[in-house]
Amino acid sequence: MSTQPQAPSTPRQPPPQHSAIRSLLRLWPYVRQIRWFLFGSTVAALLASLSALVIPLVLKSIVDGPVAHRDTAGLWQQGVLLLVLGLLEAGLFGMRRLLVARPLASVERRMRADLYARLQRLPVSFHDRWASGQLLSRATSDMYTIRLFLAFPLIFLIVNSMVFLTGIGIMFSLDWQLALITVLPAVPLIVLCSWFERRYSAASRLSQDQNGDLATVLEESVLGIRILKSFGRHRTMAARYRAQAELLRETELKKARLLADLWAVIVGLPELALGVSLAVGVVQVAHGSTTAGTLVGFLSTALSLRWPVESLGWLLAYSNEAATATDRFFEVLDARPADAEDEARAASGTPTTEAATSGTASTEQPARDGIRLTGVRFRYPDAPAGSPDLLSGLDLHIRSGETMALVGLTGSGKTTLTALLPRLYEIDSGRITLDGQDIREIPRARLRELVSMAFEEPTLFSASVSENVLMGAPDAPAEALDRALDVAQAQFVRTLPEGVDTQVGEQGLSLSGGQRQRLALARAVVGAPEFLVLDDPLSALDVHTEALVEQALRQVLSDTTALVVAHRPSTVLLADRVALLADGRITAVGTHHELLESSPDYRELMSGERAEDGSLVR
Ligand SMILES: Nc1ncnc2c1ncn2[C@@H]1O[C@H](COP(=O)(O)OP(=O)(O)OP(=O)(O)O)[C@@H](O)[C@H]1O
Repeated sequence: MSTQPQAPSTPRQPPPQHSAIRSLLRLWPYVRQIRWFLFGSTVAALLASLSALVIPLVLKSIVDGPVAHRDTAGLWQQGVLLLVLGLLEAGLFGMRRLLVARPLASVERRMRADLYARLQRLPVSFHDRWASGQLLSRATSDMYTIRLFLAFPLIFLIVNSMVFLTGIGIMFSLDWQLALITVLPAVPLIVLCSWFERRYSAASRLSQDQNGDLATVLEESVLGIRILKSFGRHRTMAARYRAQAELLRETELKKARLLADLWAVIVGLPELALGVSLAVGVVQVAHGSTTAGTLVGFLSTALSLRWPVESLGWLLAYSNEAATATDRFFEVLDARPADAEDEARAASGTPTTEAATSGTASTEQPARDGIRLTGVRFRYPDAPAGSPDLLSGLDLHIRSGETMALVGLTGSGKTTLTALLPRLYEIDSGRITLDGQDIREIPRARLRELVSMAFEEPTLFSASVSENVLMGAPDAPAEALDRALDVAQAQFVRTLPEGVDTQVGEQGLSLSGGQRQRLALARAVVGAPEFLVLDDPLSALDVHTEALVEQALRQVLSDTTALVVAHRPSTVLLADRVALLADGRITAVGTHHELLESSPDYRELMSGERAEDGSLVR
């Protein structure tokens, strides 16, 4: 383990060049379905706010009317009117919330479902590049931010602007000179808000990305807790977490400072203007150019506009965060899914260019040709520039019904090669056929039914044993499950508290490595696949269990065409023939005994002798 764990490698997106409004407009397809609820909620909030604005006018008429004329009956009437207005305001605000709560929850659910569905469709190369915490934070905190924006800031940006304009109109109608003094600060405020928006969106993007990084560190530490503890690295990891949290803290403080600056001006300037208009108003009343009631009405109106103005900073800040969350959501949704090409091709009815021009059309191949790789080239998209291709023109033919073992030095590309068959990665050039049919012409879902895999790292999901195994063939009958468990020597599941219905913990942590490997093997064979790919399937088994699994596997392998990555002679012996992978090509093919005789590289590999630099002794 390196002394300093690596930072998550998720590509950082440059700050968006477009405005927050453009980002938020992309939510329209989701918002469209609930637009009438949002409209109703906005109208309710607007009516509530406007009824609050009427209160100062009632106050004015109380001061100029019943109070000035000592009219007690009139005072009661106006008092009741004030009470009704207050109740109306409270009732309408309550209704506003009720109207949007359920529809917004369904918007959030749909967005989350779309994000999840897209993550499932995105190619493995996408997941290689993106740290899991980044995806996790998009599916959780970003969704929450967007929902909250739709519930509150969106509605109140509209409502408060309208209330503000109406209030200004009322103030002008009461006393245009005082109104002019009060609205004068609006000019510098508009300039400040646009400056703020730019700064705040950059900070908000950074903070949301840093949140994702933090989630990644947390997730890795939880999943790798055993390794961290056993190597005594929990302090290093804690230090890394603290460093990451510190970065986030600094960004959050920067955001808070920006917001505080904006707030100080947003609150300070109008207060100043209000003070000036109060002084001018008092002088006007003294000179008799306006009534005391008008001044009270004017000041009450101005004061009731404090919330719409003061909330502006908060609403703008939250809208910016929602715009960033929307950008982050669509970064995933805009990524090209692995099967997009298939769909386009299916729609146009044309095969791939390369398959169409390769000269060997699928129908010309013999019907049961097994697995054939021809001139396959592949390199990982993020391989260092100038490094040779991992697979450089590889040819291999596994006959129908044959089991081929694949051997090679560690890092030679064996696992990579197995991942090419079900198209977890796309080859750069060349061709792979299954019984003569180019794998690019087989719909992905069908291809993955045809090719079943057991990976070197046997991942299990938080589900029952049977659900985990039947993932390989959801419609398989109960006998198939029993047979698969027998083949994989996984009879231990029957002794679990609830047999095959026992829930295995997150990633199957409650099971031993060998037990997990046996369940992963059962998953691969349960559907009696036509093509089976096993990546070192027996590596975690004890010698006794390995012998038993081998015995049962022989039976399964006899009915299928299989590629088995092997590190040990015992696994190699399961195969009819062996292929040696070196320098990006298959350099030798034959039976175990033939290769032992004819290939010095193979002999060295099987005996475990290597040169000091790790290469084979030639
Ligand atoms: N997702 C990836 N992105 C970039 N490079 C990768 C990726 N996965 C593997 N590699 C690199 O490709 C090379 C081949 O890896 P691969 O896992 O296929 O080897 P292998 O022969 O199966 O090794 P082993 O016997 O140790 O399992 C290695 O150098 C590895 O670092």
